[in-house]
Amino acid sequence: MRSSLARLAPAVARLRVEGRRSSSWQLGAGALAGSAIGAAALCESKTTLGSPVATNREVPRDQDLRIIGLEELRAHNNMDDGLWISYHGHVYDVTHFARIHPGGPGRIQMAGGSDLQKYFDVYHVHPDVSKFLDRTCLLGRLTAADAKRSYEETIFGNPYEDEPPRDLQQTIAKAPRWANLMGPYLLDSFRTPLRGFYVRNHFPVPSWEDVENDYEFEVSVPGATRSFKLKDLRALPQATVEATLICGGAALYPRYLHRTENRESWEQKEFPRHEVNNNFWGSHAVWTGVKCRDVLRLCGLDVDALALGEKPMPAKYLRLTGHDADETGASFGVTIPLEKAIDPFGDVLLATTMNGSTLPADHGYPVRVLVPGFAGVRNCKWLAKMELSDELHSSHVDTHTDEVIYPPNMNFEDHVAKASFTGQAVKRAGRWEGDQDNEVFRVMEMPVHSSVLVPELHSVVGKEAIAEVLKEGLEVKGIALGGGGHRIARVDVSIDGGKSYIPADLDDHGMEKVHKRNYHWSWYWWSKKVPLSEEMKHQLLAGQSLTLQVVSRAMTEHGNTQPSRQDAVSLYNLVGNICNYQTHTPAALTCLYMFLLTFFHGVVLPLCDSCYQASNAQLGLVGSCDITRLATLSQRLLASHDPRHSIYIDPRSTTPTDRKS
Ligand code: HEM
Repeated sequence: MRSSLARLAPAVARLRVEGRRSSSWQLGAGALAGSAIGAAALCESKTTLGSPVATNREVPRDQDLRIIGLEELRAHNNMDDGLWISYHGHVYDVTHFARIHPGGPGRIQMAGGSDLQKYFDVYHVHPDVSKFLDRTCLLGRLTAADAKRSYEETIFGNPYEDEPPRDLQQTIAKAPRWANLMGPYLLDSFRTPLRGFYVRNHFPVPSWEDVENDYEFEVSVPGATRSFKLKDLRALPQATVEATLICGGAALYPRYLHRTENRESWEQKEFPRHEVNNNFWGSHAVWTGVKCRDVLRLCGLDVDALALGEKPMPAKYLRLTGHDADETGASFGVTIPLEKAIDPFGDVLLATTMNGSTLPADHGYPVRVLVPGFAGVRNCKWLAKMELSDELHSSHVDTHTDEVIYPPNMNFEDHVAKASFTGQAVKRAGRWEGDQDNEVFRVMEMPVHSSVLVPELHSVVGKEAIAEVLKEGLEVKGIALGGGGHRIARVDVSIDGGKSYIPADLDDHGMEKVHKRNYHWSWYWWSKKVPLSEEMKHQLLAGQSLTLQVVSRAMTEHGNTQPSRQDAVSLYNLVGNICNYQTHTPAALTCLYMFLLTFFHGVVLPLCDSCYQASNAQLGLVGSCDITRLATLSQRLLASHDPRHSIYIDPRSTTPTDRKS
């Protein structure tokens, strides 16, 4: 296999993490001193640092901060002595945060004693995290000269230099690759064109010089281990499954909402994240490959007797490992319930094609496990290994704490502060071991979900189109997915922020005929022209502008539905994964002519949300989507959009042929 690890191997002194090759990219001060790290070491370590993280404290002024020397910073490069980092001249103790870092503890440990910005230059998933760090773990500051040295002397290469060529999508992050099509363009074709299919990678994409000979994966069942090459898969019966894949964080906007102390509402704290338009992190394809149960049967597992309950299950889970690995050498790995893998109707495939073409590199070429109805992350790409186990996978991806159901008293402060709440704590049988009184379950199937794709977030309907909206209503469109194979019975839409709803028209593109009961893997499209209320019409006719809040709410055939924003408090996790509550999409109706706004101020929409919000802050404006703000945002701000962390590719600049190809 060609991997970034292998390619960069000769360059550097190696770290050892749990017997694995580690950190080929880092030579900085932190790397040389902080070598004895790893997830296991992390969890067993007893930090000598006193108090846990304080999340809401006052941030001291710079002149009141203790000056910390570079040597002292560099000495704190491990979990025992404390894990410190410098960032924008400040020094932070991230010992506690490392345990719950969504990118994994190993990666932060690599940065121990050195400067964070060097890593963020590579990992575009991070916006500016200063506010969050200032409030949670600020220790002191470096002198200006030391801050410069700390940055310059931290050396970290780029493991993502040889990623496959890509285009067309809205790129949220280049490394690891996170990208998708702009919301409305998802509705161009029921099966998403491969070039537009959403990508949510965790590590660099692996590749093979000679895939026929070099690529293989291993399957372990009790008493037998067997290797498969591509030709072995081709010799088995091929199956076809029509399925939508959806990311655990499908509704990226708004995520990172944290349970507040009084638990009555959700509040957006400064936890770092990229906000994007009302995109849906999901796409649809027809997949072919070999049924996972057929491969397990070939290895000796009596899948039919197990599925019928005639024999006891030999294990709870099927662990899936990918050929991709992070820069500490840790592989990607997830688990799925064994009963799903052997379910004759579960449709778990070892997929080799999408929409009739070979899997693209970004989607797991040459073999990816398709687990319909489950969160995208469970659909392991670049399959390396399948094994039966009673334990979750030991990888960070499987044990991290963002796809679990927490006790009702869990909140952001506890999550960030409590050392016992580590990803490793959820490893046994998917239960939470950190809290004696409560159990925490790992979510595998997606809950019911819907997204508004038209109108786009913050879009503006100008005077040119108002007459039609007054007559016909506002056109609202989107998608819905039952999750876990459940059929959608209804999607309700609202344009007044959820005060009143009407049912939308559903379109499943004939999938109803394909699917069996409770095996509805495909998304539904829905649309409606929602009439304006008399009050809204009156306002518009009086020449005033209106800001509407467009909301959708899907319901499955079981009556399960999406919670309101207030009720979403029952679903907490740090990054808002699996949060399926009804999101609000602001859209403005104005009696001003769009072409005049365009002429005088430059069209600013669409703009990626992180920069949009930055512009907002810059202008000191509040509220979303009012005409004053639209008019004030200018071409200058569009030009200041930061392409380094969030590259906006305007889909309008591509031809319709491009989009559909
Ligand atoms: C204290 C410093 C750090 C903070 C506050 C931080 C914060 C975060 C957050 C909030 C995310 C989730 C992003 C999202 O889901 O939108 C994330 C993901 C990630 N972080 Fe960090 N991070 C830090 C340090 C680092 C370092 C030093 C590295 C690498 C050497 C790193 C690598 C990553 C990666 C690769 C991901 C994506 C993981 C995935 O694929 O899900 N982070 N980080």
